[in-house]
Amino acid sequence: MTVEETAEKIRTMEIRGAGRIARYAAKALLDHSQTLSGRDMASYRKEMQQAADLLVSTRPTAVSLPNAVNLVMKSLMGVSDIKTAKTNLEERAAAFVRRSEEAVSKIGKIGARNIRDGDVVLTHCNSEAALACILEAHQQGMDIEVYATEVRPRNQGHITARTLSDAGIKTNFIVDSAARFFMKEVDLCITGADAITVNGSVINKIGTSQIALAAHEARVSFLVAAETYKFAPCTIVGERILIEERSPDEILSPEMRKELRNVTVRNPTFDITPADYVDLIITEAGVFPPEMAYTVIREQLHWDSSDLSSDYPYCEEE
Ligand SMILES: O=P(O)(O)OC[C@H]1O[C@H](OP(=O)(O)O)[C@H](O)[C@@H]1O
Repeated sequence: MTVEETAEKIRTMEIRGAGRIARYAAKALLDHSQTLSGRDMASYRKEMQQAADLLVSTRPTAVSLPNAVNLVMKSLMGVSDIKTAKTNLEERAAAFVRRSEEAVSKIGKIGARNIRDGDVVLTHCNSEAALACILEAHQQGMDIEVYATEVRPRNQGHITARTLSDAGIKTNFIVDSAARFFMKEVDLCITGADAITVNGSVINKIGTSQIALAAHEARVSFLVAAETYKFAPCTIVGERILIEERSPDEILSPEMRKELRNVTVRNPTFDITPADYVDLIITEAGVFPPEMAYTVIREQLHWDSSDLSSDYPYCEEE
């Protein structure tokens, strides 16, 4: 798959999920590097930068995407020999993909320790990391039951329901607005994350913050399962995470919108759950309270302020 094809699939959400987007972007850079002739360092660097820019422009919120691209592209810093540059970049990209897959499985093992036999778990959207915890608990023989939301407008909940059903897990499929109604039957909520800011706020699929609020009200634990590269270094210096707003066509057909002349359809894809409503963040490096986001960014992402002056931004300004 070319960089352009990967970018288009990420844009249209054929490739989706913050972790998968990051892995596909790293793989696209690796493949792109292999197609380049390797004779001229300046044009290699330029072509790779264009590919990186294209990939990052596809979706603005999941910080895993710029974090992955930045990690791969940083391998070119200070390198003038093209053979070394290509080897470094391709090795880094492959290592990122490998580590990302390992991270999901580690999160599953750590997350399962937070689930007890007999628990009823609510999850929202379709998160590999959140599902890894639930599937691992089930594989360990725990008797668990899941509430999975529909996830309007893109229905990612269908994928979640299928995965859970195929695994043999008793699952209740509910519309998003039924989450509070059923919260009294739930022992804990687990969702994924598209970005986590320095103050521990979690940006995830639209509707997540309402579920967290309902969980807080009902004294139900709210856990977030996320690889460390979902933390957003740029938020240390005050940048904000841009919340993607997708086409109104995802909600109402153009014909219907034509009829509703005075109606504007709003379609934010993500919302922000404040740290106050998050009990724990489960990462591959262990479990952290949201208040430790700064430490995770400094120690796990090895961020330092010089990264801000590099060619590549970690995320965009709002
Ligand atoms: O990385 P993993 O845990 O798979 O998913 C994390 C999050 O990415 C998804 O975004 P979208 O469906 O691409 O908009 C959902 O918001 C999901 O919770």
